[in-house]
Amino acid sequence: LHENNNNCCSFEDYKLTTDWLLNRTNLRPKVAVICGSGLGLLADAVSNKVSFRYQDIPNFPVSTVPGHEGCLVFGTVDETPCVFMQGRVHLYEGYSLCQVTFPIRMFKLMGVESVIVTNAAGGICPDFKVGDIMVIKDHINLPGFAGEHPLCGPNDERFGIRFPCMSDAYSKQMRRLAVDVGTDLGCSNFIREGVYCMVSGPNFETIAEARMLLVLGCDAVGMSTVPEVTVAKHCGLRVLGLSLITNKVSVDYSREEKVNYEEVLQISKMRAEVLQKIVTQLISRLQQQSINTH
Ligand SMILES: O=P(O)(O)O[C@H]1O[C@H](CO)[C@@H](O)[C@H]1O
Ligand code: HPA
Repeated sequence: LHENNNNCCSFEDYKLTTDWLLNRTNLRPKVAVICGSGLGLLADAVSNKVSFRYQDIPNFPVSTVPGHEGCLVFGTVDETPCVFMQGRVHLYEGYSLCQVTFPIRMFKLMGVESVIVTNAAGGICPDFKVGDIMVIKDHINLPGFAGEHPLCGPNDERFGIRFPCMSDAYSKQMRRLAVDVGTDLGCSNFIREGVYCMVSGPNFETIAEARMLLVLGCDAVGMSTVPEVTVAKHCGLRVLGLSLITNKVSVDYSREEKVNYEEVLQISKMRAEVLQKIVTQLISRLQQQSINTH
């Protein structure tokens, strides 16, 4: 798992980790949630908690940045069995995209059906404010344009097809549900929809880069999510993406403010509680919808 290429994980690696975990909990999660920077609190809403530290799970990549606790939490949200990742790993930490997306295929093998991916992101869209929550409707895989793509390399048909469709990566039904839940919780004035762009990081954008992203049609920018969503869509998982806008990305040379990670974490912590309410409500309603449709 330590080679830096996109095929460093075999089917057997995913299977071994899945079995290791399933042998240690009776829970069989249907929903997986990935908590972005400073958003680990999302997992605090679960009952009947069973937690594992990433470093104790075989093959599991270990988070190295603050704001990513590195704990895998199994539990129930209003009867729905769930698994929460308190923290993720990123390309800029030196992990391959195979390692970055390792948990997604493991979730698939566990029987997870839906993934809720969250992140902290910079706002590119001039209308966005710090603290807004953006329901991701689409993404731009900028590293993918340069060949840094989690599906490069031999395709394992047990997970999905060689040329997956990505125009519907973010489930329309889940997006609608997220907006409805946000509205019902009184958050409609800061719920947005938009396009997320992944950059590799770790530096924040230059002003020229930010201007380019604006022209390209990006509403928010971050250093994660896209590889996870791509691999999730490839293996047939239903995906919802939520970006918390933690800072405005400057497209103006006269602006003096400078973004820093402390500010990102501060805003995440400030908004984590409301995001937690949205995510838990969403999971409950997903469950109701699936009961009603079966
Ligand atoms: O996307 P998450 O993991 O929330 O983290 C975001 O916050 C960090 C930078 O502020 C980057 O890692 C960026 O991707
Ligand atoms: O402005 C940003 N750029 C990239 N990633 C980020 N994550 C939080 N804010 C940002």
